[in-house]
Amino acid sequence: MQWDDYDAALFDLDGVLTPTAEVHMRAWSRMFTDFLADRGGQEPYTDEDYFAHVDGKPRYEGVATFLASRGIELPHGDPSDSPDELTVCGLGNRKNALFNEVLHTEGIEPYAGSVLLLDHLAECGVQVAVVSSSRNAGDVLRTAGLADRFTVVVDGLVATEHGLPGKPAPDTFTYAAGQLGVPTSLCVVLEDALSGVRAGAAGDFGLVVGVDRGAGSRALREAGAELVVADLAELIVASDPVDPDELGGEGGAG
Ligand SMILES: O=P(O)(O)OC[C@H]1O[C@@H](O)[C@H](O)[C@@H](O)[C@@H]1O
Repeated sequence: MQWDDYDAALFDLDGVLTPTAEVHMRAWSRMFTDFLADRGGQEPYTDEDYFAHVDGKPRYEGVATFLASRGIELPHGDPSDSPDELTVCGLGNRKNALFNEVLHTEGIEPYAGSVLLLDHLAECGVQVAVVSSSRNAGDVLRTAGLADRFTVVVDGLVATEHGLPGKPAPDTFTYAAGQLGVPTSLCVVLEDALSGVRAGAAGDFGLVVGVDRGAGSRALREAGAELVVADLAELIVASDPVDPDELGGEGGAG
């Protein structure tokens, strides 16, 4: 793709820069599998549940959306609830303890192709920001050694602080563009989650790129991705060495 047309890239984190979508996915699966088994009378939790209801959304919205899909009603509770409490927030915090256990015992490396793209954008002078629903984004960026690359990080904590609705609303991406001082039309949104792609498509962004880490190319396109890649290194294209102006106005591919 031609980065000359854009001034900024707005990256989702989990599943786009780092393989932490898998860590989230496993933690959600352990928590919901145990919760449903204790409750009884429910089909087991599956990866399809994750992609359809949880992926990319703020923590407690993911819990609430999944429970609603199963017709289960629980009190919302409060973010300060202990992981033992049978509330939406308690279940979210139960999963968060599992996520942090894996993050801190196993660590995390960024995707190599994503680091190559970040290097390329730095060379091209394209600004970058992270836009993540996660309240753990700062920790993940530090653990992956990426924190120094971003001055603008709009995560779940920033969204709460500024009252920004989470993905699939476009507001967190729009806010990041504003923080960079770049019009949204000159920003590229890069997302692996259907909720995140929908957030990009709902805003006035220059381009929405879907990164297929399991959601599926077709589903990402249906959610609004204009381009789908399997790895961010695919977005590094050597500049055309021929300046169309030098061809006398007749020879450019257009
Ligand atoms: O619970 P956290 O760390 O605030 O994360 C919320 C969500 O953050 C998103 O980035 C992940 O795709 C989701 O899987 C996760 O549930």
